[in-house]
Amino acid sequence: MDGTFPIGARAVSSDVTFLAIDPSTDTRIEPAFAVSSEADVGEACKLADAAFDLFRETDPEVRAVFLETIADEIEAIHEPLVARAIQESGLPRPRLEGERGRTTGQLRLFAKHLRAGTWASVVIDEAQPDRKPMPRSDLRQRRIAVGPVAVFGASNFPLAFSVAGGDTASALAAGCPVVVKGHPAHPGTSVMVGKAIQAAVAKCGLPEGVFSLVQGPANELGAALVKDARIKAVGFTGSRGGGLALVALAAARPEPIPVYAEMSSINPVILFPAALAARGEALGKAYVGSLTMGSGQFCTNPGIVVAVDGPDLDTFVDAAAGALGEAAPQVMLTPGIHASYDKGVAALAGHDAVQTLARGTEAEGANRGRAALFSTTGKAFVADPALSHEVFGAASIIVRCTDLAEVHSVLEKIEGQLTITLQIDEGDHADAAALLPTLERKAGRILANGWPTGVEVAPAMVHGGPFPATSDPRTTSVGTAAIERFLRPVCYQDLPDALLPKAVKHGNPLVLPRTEG
Ligand SMILES: NC(=O)C1=CN([C@@H]2O[C@H](COP(=O)(O)OP(=O)(O)OC[C@H]3O[C@@H](n4cnc5c(N)ncnc54)[C@H](OP(=O)(O)O)[C@@H]3O)[C@@H](O)[C@H]2O)C=CC1
Ligand SMILES: O=C(O)CCC(=O)C(=O)O
Repeated sequence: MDGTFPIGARAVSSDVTFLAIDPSTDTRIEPAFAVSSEADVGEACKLADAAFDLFRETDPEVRAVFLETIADEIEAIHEPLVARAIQESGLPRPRLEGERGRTTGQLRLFAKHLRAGTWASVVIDEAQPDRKPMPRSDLRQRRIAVGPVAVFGASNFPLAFSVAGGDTASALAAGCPVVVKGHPAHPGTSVMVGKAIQAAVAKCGLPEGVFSLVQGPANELGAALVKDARIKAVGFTGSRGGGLALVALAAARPEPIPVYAEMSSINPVILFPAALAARGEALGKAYVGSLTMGSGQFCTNPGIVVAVDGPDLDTFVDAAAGALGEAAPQVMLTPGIHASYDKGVAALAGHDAVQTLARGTEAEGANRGRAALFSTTGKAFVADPALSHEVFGAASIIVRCTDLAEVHSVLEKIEGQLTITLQIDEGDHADAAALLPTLERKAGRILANGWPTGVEVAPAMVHGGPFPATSDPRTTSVGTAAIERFLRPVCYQDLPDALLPKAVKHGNPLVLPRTEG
């Protein structure tokens, strides 16, 4: 691997370089990667803009084959890619092998979605020349790509939410050229995937500006990308501060653009009385499994459990505390993320209204995250918003409530969420039904008798939710519906067939599904 990054068809180098850090040893690792300049950002955006009209009008089949070619190119570098991602993220091999599969599976799912054609939302209202009192025009609607898209790679998913992750796959599927700002925690992984996409662009004979990657350790680079007038939408997964900074930059542009930022979520788990009575111990153990997986570095991590206090909750708490007390420390993604985890845990441990129930085993080695389990009361939780802030990592707080009415008050108090999980048995259905309208207002995904981590990439998935889970609650960043973020409707009124795009021509040459008005 060399240290260049792909801009269009070129491999760009620079005298200014940076090194990745292996978080497991806190040591810098070779090779040195070129730091992209603001001029590189400008060049990437210029090429993306030049590619746009041609790329967006490619037949869906051409883009489907392109996405499949990217998947093939990534599979061809599977072993070195996974090895490098392990080094740069500290994540274990099985997790990264799975993530590689999820990444290529996601690309292929979008290819299938393109072939199905529903994404184009073609609606035809045939002319009614004899309508009284006024004739109706011929109206034809389809959706087109919004323009070049900026994608920010996430630190916690070096493959599935990064260079060829869900944001990139959905934007390319829509027909938007993509400029990725790689996460500085995994530059080697980003460059390897970036070059795989570059190779796929060439193999498919597409314009070079369809894809570029810029990267470097300073956030001015990302800011320059969002401010570039040729960028028309942004996809982001990361911190609340980072996401909000990008939203502010995009809103301050002469031409404001949408930012689809997936940010902070504490993913409440509600234990209902009958379920708690029937299987409190098993639930306690399973909860710790979900909480500590991947050192808790998921935005879907169960950061809060809410239940009515009593002996059944004690059984759950004892089982959870016992399991968590045996949880081995795991390497966290970056020294910064580890430091902010420790700070968040220390703040909870030092809070007057919070009791520390258990800590994972002692951490040895660099950047090891020690799991942490806390409890508080419903009253204290409602009184102090600080108790509901996300601590990114394997830390969670159990909120003991006096009754179901207090459970409801706690849920009313929480901010928007990616997920809310219900642990319910049949005897809980009436109580759960009473809560459902609140839960729908608060979350993008409501699940029963499972755990929120591990998002299925599927057409019905919603990985989104009200602020601060995301900056736009109307969409999802996972699943085929993610393509809708990067499309907009255009209506053609009375255009002669010769001028109509293929998607809405009278003969329907692309064989797209149509709604007839
Ligand atoms: N909820 C979630 O899904 C996740 C939450 N996090 C949270 O984020 C914290 C930090 O992790 P990290 O992944 O680095 O997330 P950040 O939000 O800090 O960074 C993500 C990306 O956005 C860029 N960025 C951040 N702020 C700005 C800005 N003001 N202007 C322009 N670009 C910006 C970063 O660039 P640069 O690094 O160059 O600044 C990076 O490429 C974690 O401790 C955790 O709390 C992290 C991952 C996922
Ligand atoms: O749980 C998952 O699979 C996805 C989590 C996620 O989107 C994230 O952590 O950013």
